[in-house]
Amino acid sequence: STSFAEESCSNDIQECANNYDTSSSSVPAVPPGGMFKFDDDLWDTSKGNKVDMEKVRRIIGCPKVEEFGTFDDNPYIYSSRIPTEENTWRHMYEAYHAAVPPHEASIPKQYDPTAFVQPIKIQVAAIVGRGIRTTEFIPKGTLVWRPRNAAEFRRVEDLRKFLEHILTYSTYEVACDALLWSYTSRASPKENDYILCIDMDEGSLINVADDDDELNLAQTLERIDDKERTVYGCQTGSLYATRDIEAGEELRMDYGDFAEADGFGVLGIDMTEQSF
Ligand SMILES: C[S@@+](CC[C@H](N)C(=O)[O-])C[C@H]1O[C@@H](n2cnc3c(N)ncnc32)[C@H](O)[C@@H]1O
Repeated sequence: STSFAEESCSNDIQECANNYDTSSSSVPAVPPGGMFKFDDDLWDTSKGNKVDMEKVRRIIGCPKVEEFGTFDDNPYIYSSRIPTEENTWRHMYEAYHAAVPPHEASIPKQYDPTAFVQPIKIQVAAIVGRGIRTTEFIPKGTLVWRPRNAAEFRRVEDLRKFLEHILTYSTYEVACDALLWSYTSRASPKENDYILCIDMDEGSLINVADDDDELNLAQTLERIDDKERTVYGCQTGSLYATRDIEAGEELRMDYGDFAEADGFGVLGIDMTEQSF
C-alpha cells in the first residue's frame, strides 16, 4: 500500500496549488477570440469508429497512464494542482453547462460543497496521486459522501464540447483531470444503455483499495429519498464507512460499486483501462 509523502506541499493545500507549474502545457494555441477545437476526425463515431481517448489525452498534453510515477520522477504528480471550489469545480461546471443541453443537465449551475459530510483533507502521494484523508474518527456505518455534483454526459459530442470549453477558458490540467475522473454507468434498466459520468467534487479524489484492509468506504443499496436522484445514471448512491475509520486514514473504495467500464465502448469511446 502507498503512504502519503510527508514532504513538500503535502500539508498545505493552498501551498500545493501555488506550486503548480503551468509552463509545460502543450495545448495548441486558441485563436484570439475563438474557441479551442479538436479535429472533427478525432471525434467521428460514424461507421462504428471510436474516439481514441489516448490520442485525445496526447493532444491535450495529459500524462500517459503509465507515466504515473513517484514524486521524484513525475512532475505532473509532484506538482498536482489541488482542486478547490474556486478553480477546478467552477471551470468544470461552466464547461458542463455550456456543453450539455439544459434539459439534460443533471446538476444545477453551482457546485454544491456538501457532498462530503465528514471532515476531510486532500493530500498528494507517490504513485496514486491525490487522495482523501479523514481528519476525524468515523464510526462504521456513517454516511461519508453523497452524490451532489454528478455530471451526466449522454453522448461523446457533449464530452467533446465540454473539453473544448475547458481548453478555451481553463487549463489543460483541468481537462486531464476530467478525463481521469470520468467513468461510465448504467443509464436505465435497458440493455446497453450507458451514460458517462464525472463527479465534479472531491469524491473524484477517492482512490481504490488495493486490498480488503484498505477498503473503508462502500455504497449501500439504499437510496436517498430525493426527487433529484434517479435510480440509474451517475448519481448512484452514497458512500458509507464499512468499518471504523481512524482519524488521518486515507479513504479507499472499490470503483466497481458504481462504474461499468463496458459503457465507454457502447458510447463510442476507446478508453484504455487504467492500471492500478
Ligand atoms: C478517480 S481518480 C482518483 C484520484 C486521483 N488519485 C487523482 O489524483 O486525481 C482515479 C485515478 O487515481 C489513481 N489511483 C486510484 N487508486 C489507485 C491505487 N490504488 N493505486 C494506484 N493508483 C490509483 C489512478 O491513476 C486512477 O486512474
